[in-house]
Amino acid sequence: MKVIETTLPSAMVIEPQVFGDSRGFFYESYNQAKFHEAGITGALVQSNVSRSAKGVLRGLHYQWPNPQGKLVSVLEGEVFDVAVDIRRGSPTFGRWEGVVLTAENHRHFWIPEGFAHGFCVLSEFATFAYQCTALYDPIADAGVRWNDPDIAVDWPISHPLLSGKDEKALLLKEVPQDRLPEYQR
Ligand SMILES: Cc1cn([C@H]2C[C@H](O)[C@@H](COP(=O)(O)OP(=O)(O)O[C@H]3O[C@H](C)C(=O)[C@H](O)[C@H]3O)O2)c(=O)[nH]c1=O
Repeated sequence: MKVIETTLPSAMVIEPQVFGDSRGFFYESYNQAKFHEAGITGALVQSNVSRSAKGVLRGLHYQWPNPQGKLVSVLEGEVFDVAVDIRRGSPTFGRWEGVVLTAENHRHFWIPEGFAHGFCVLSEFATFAYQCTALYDPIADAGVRWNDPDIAVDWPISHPLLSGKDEKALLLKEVPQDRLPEYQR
């Protein structure tokens, strides 16, 4: 597998080794030893799948406390996937990185604990599959506004279909400090 650094030091793109043959293809979507070697050491304890239509945007979500690291990928379609560093005290606080994930490129994006995460769907439908390093905790579940001007994600869509929760998400500057993840040096 190939690990690609991004402008956010701990957020990485992983390109698995794909074994193609006359039947189709095979790849390891996760291998603890190889991921530990790449510095991704959190144990994956929950797997999620969501399917969304074109124009849907889910995000920007995070959990605090009980932050979740997320290994995300697409099994059908194409999404623009975004990680935002919202760890208070981080040298890259408020900075974002975006990656196009498709069922064809098999790319995975590692969203570190303490980052907000979201994606928008570019294909007719997208099946989004991901694994997390902490269990879902509805009390810790939180979000920041997808189009926060201080973050200024360059989304490739302008009028997304959002959940009611996401429509009402706070701006990063409105989130109380104790509701933001801490930066661990
Ligand atoms: C995340 C989650 C949700 N739920 C329940 C709660 C709601 O009744 C329903 C839909 O939840 P929500 O609208 O928060 O789903 P998404 O908008 O896809 O949220 C996810 O989208 C972005 C992209 C993320 O990174 C997070 O994993 C997660 O926040 O599933 C669960 O039962 N377990 C879970 O782990």
